[in-house]
Formats: sequence, C-alpha cells, structure tokens
Amino acid sequence: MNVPGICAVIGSGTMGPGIAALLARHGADVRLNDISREALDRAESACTAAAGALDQLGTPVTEGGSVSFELDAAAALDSAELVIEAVPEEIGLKRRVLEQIEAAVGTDVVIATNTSGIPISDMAAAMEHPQRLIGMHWSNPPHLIPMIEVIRGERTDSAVETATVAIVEALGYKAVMEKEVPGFVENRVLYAIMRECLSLLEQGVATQEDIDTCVKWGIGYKLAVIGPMRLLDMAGLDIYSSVSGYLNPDLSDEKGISPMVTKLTEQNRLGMKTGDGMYPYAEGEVAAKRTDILRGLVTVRKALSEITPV
Ligand SMILES: NC(=O)c1ccc[n+]([C@@H]2O[C@H](COP(=O)([O-])OP(=O)(O)OC[C@H]3O[C@@H](n4cnc5c(N)ncnc54)[C@H](O)[C@@H]3O)[C@@H](O)[C@H]2O)c1
Ligand SMILES: Cc1ncc(C=O)c(C(=O)O)c1O
Repeated sequence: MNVPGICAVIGSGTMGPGIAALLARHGADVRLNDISREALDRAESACTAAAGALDQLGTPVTEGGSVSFELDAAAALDSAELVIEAVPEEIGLKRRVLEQIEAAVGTDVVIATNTSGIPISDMAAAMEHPQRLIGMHWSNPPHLIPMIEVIRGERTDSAVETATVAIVEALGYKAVMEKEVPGFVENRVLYAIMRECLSLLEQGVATQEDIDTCVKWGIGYKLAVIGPMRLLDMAGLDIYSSVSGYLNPDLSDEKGISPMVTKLTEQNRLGMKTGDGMYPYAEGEVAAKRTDILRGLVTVRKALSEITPV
C-alpha cells in the first residue's frame, strides 16, 4: 500500500501543515483546507519549515508530491482518496465537519480524524457511513514523531483499519492499534504526567525549570530507550509493588483542570501562541525555542533510530 495519490487535510493550524508536508513528502497531492485565510498563509511557511526538518532527518522525497492551500473545502475534497480532519477538539464542530466531508467524497474514501481523544464512535454517530471513520492520532509535531495511534470506532470497517495502518507504515511510521477509550494511550499517559507535574508546581515542590529537567533527563531520556513496560522488568515488579503501595494513594487525583492552568487561560496566557504561559517569552524567543525544539527532535530521532528502528 502506498500513500494515497490525493489527500485532503481539513484544518490548518498546529497539526495540519506538518501532516500535509509529510504526505506530500511521500508523493501525495495534498490539499490543505481551512476557514481562515490567515491560517492558510501561516501554513505555507509551516509546511516549508516541516520540509526543512525532513531534509535534516534525511527523509527521502517521493517525486510528484505537493501541498496546495484551499479556502474552498469542496475544492480541497474533490477526488480525495484520504481525508484527515484536524479542526479544533470540539465534538460538535467535528461532527459538522465530518458531515461536510461525507457529502463531498465517495463512500469508499477513508475519513480519518486527528482527535486527541474523543471516542471515534461518538464522532461517527452523526455520520451516514460511520464505517469509514477511523482515528488517526498524530503526535505533535506530526512530521517528526513517527508513531500514529489508529483507533476503530464501534462501526469502523476492519478494511478501513487495515488500509489506515498500511498508510501509516507507508509513511515510515509505527502504527499503534488501540481500543477507543478517551485519550487513547498516548494522551492518557501524557495527561497523567502533566497532571502530576502541575500538581507539584502548584504545591511549590519544584519550579517549572526543575520539573522539566527532572522529567526530560530522569524519565523522557530513559523511556525513549526502554519503554515503561520494559522498565518495570528492569526495575523489578517487587520494587514497583513496594513503591506504588505508598505512592499511588499520594499521587494527584485532580478530576478537574489545574487551577494554575485555569488562571493562566483566563488571562489569555496560553504559552508560545500568546508569548506567555508556563514560561514568559521575550521578543523573538518563541521562534528560537521552536527552532531549538525541532533541531533537538531531529537529533534525538536520528540517534534513537540507530538503536530502535522506527
Ligand atoms: N496541538 C496538538 O499538540 C495536537 C496533537 C495531536 C492532535 N491534536 C488534535 O488535532 C486537532 C487539531 O488540533 P490543532 O492543535 O491543529 O488545532 P488548531 O486550533 O491549532 O487548528 C485548527 C484549525 O482548524 C481551523 N478550522 C476551524 N473550523 C474549521 C472548519 N470548519 N473547516 C476547516 N478548518 C477549520 C481553524 O481555523 C484552525 O486553523 C484537534 O482535534 C486536536 O486535539 C492536536
Ligand atoms: C498538551 C498536548 N495535548 C494533546 C496532544 C496530542 O493530542 C499533545 C501532543 O501531541 O504533544 C500535547 O502536547
């Protein structure tokens, strides 16, 4: 299975451009759609930056690929063989967009949603042909993180899952097939980590910088090589039993949103997108941080690929 010749990506914000750039790298004619002209204008430079990162990674170029930027959804969807939805994480909006997509493509076209964790069945409920909706959860940045969670809804055809896994693998990525639980695997683990980190920050146990240092070097570095299940065997399940016996009851069980994040959000301090969030950013610092992050991800992925082929 190759990457489909014509792909449409609906939603061109944080995720859409990187997804489009990777599909185009593998020879697809990609139509990137958004309701915002400004978003599409930003997308052109984002796609160029993503292509540059793929150059640094040494990802081969399959001839014939392209990305076009379409304000007209019908034009973006025309003759599409694969549609990836990447609009904001709001189920009502996603259902409306899926309805629009369904009306514009053939009943055999795979429609994939990049939802971070809304159960696929919930999104498919309003669809005329729910059997072709599949979860295709990319991780940010999508052109560099070589793992995509593939999640079936209750009514998703197995052939759609098979085709989606084949596309993921044709991109040179790992496909992880999962049952649909809110947040799937990646975000359940990530949000458990973030909940605990925010709790530690709110309690004054450590600063943002020290929490990031501890997690990057004490956990991220290790888990990139070992994986948590293997680490259990390495540490010893007896050790895990002893520690979790007293520690699990003490971990954060916050069921709501972190009070600190709520306060920052109310102040429109959203992070890099507003120049202030968990960290303040001086003039030009966001761009510099983004460049450093992309360079770091490319370097680590190259090193990791030498010991753990993607
Ligand atoms: N940001 C992340 O780290 C990340 C990672 C993985 C998955 N996701 C998921 O991917 C999806 C998109 O996330 P994002 O961070 O790219 O969001 P975003 O808000 O950055 O971008 C969404 C884009 O969709 C556009 N849009 C809104 N309504 C639309 C419509 N009707 N038709 C076409 N475009 C429309 C917006 O103008 C915006 O440009 C969400 O479901 C999110 O949970 C996000
Ligand atoms: C904070 C956060 N939330 C969701 C996702 C993915 O769905 C990510 C990510 O991919 O990195 C994230 O960082």
